[in-house]
Amino acid sequence: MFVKHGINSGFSSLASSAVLRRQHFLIRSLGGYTDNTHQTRMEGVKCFSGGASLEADAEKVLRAITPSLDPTKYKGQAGKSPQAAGLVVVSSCFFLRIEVEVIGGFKNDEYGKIAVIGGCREYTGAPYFAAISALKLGADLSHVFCTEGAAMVIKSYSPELIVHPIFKESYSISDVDDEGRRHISKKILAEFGKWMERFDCLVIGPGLGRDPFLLECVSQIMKHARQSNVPMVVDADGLFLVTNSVDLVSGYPLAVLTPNVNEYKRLVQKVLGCDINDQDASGEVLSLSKRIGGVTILRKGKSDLISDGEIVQSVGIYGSPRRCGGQGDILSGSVAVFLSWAREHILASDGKPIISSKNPTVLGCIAASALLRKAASRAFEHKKRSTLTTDIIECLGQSLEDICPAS
Ligand SMILES: NC(=O)C1=CN([C@@H]2O[C@H](COP(=O)(O)OP(=O)(O)OC[C@H]3O[C@@H](n4cnc5c(N)ncnc54)[C@H](O)[C@@H]3O)[C@@H](O)[C@H]2O)[C@@H](O)CC1
Ligand SMILES: Nc1ncnc2c1ncn2[C@@H]1O[C@H](COP(=O)(O)OP(=O)(O)OP(=O)(O)O)[C@@H](O)[C@H]1O
Ligand SMILES: [Mg+2]
Repeated sequence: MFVKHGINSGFSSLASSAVLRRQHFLIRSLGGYTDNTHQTRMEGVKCFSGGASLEADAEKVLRAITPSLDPTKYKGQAGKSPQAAGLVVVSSCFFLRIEVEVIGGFKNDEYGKIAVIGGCREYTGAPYFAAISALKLGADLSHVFCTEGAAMVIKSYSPELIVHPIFKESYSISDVDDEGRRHISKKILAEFGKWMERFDCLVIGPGLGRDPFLLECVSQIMKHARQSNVPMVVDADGLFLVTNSVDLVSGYPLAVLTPNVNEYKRLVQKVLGCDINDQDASGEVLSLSKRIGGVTILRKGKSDLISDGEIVQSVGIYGSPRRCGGQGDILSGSVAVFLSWAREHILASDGKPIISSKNPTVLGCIAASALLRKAASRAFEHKKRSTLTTDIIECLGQSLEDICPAS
């Protein structure tokens, strides 16, 4: 039920270890593992699920999920806990029936790889911000899948990023008939499919644009990512797509939506069929998440509100009064990293929850929101009115260092 393997011409070569890894992630999300190793670290983490305060103890979440740097790890393993080799693996997991089998180590298993799907003729900054933020926080590899026209520009911003010019927009195929378009679309899916299983999380939307042909290709990618249980953070134009096709994410527990004020308004109108109600902001975000089948929603604003349909958390740490464009992009790249790390730390050792939310997506959102705000505050201290997104990105590392020293 939860472990579906995508069988499709372009997506048939699934590495078995990667599939198993995603099974583990889902199973952990459901509280299916038995593992005490991280319990101590998580002991102090309390996320209030109700009552007077919704404010998350974000620093404790950050400390709990940020992995220590380990000289024995190799590239692509950022975030993998050393004891993960020789795991007790829970397979065939349904809500009420869990079978346990022991499998050997996962030598080929890899963590710390993020892919951003975005970047078009108009926007090249947004995917860069998301991808470079992921690297600055600790991801080992950060890929960008964008249009052919955007690729060279994005590459020129940074040699650190791996950039794939796979997408086409309608204007560049205006003389191609329907059959030709189907062929192009299939090729794009096959190209992405070669990589997809390697990613720990996708970030879908920063600077993607709204071209119908491109968005149709991205819909197909999302369907396949979902079949392969790849987590996804949907932002910006990805939210435009999802608002018009809610089924793409509905009921998928590994999806996170990160709407800004406009994107949230459109989502509420479409899904709840009403205008936003700021008198009951937390109730509303909870209902919205529930209605979309428990996807995690991070509503950005003066305070960020996070819900997975079960609990609501807020992060209101002081950030910056500068509202320069691109801060949401930093956030989406950061959520991808923290979400990937959090999956290693969502454990229920004795049947009792260690934290109110065992959901890695919620923890990832709390951590990312807090860290972005701290970095924004630090950047503003130095740059005041001239603070730009690139200044905030430069402060990500030190902000994390203040909370989780590297040594
Ligand atoms: N440097 C870049 O390449 C950037 C590109 N971006 C991309 O730009 C595209 C559109 O994103 P937007 O965030 O503008 O989309 P929105 O749907 O939020 O905004 C659309 C319009 O609403 C306005 N608006 C935005 N925030 C508002 C607010 N709080 N109150 C009232 N009006 C508001 C904007 O100025 C814009 O005219 C996305 O692909 C996004 O990723 C942004 O991420 C910013 C940085
Ligand atoms: N009024 C505010 N006060 C303080 N922080 C805010 C405020 N609004 C947004 N933020 C912070 O900025 C981050 C980005 O939110 P924002 O609404 O700017 O996203 P966005 O519009 O998607 O950005 P982008 O320009 O990258 O698309 C949020 O996570 C939030 O923490
Ligand atoms: Mg945005």
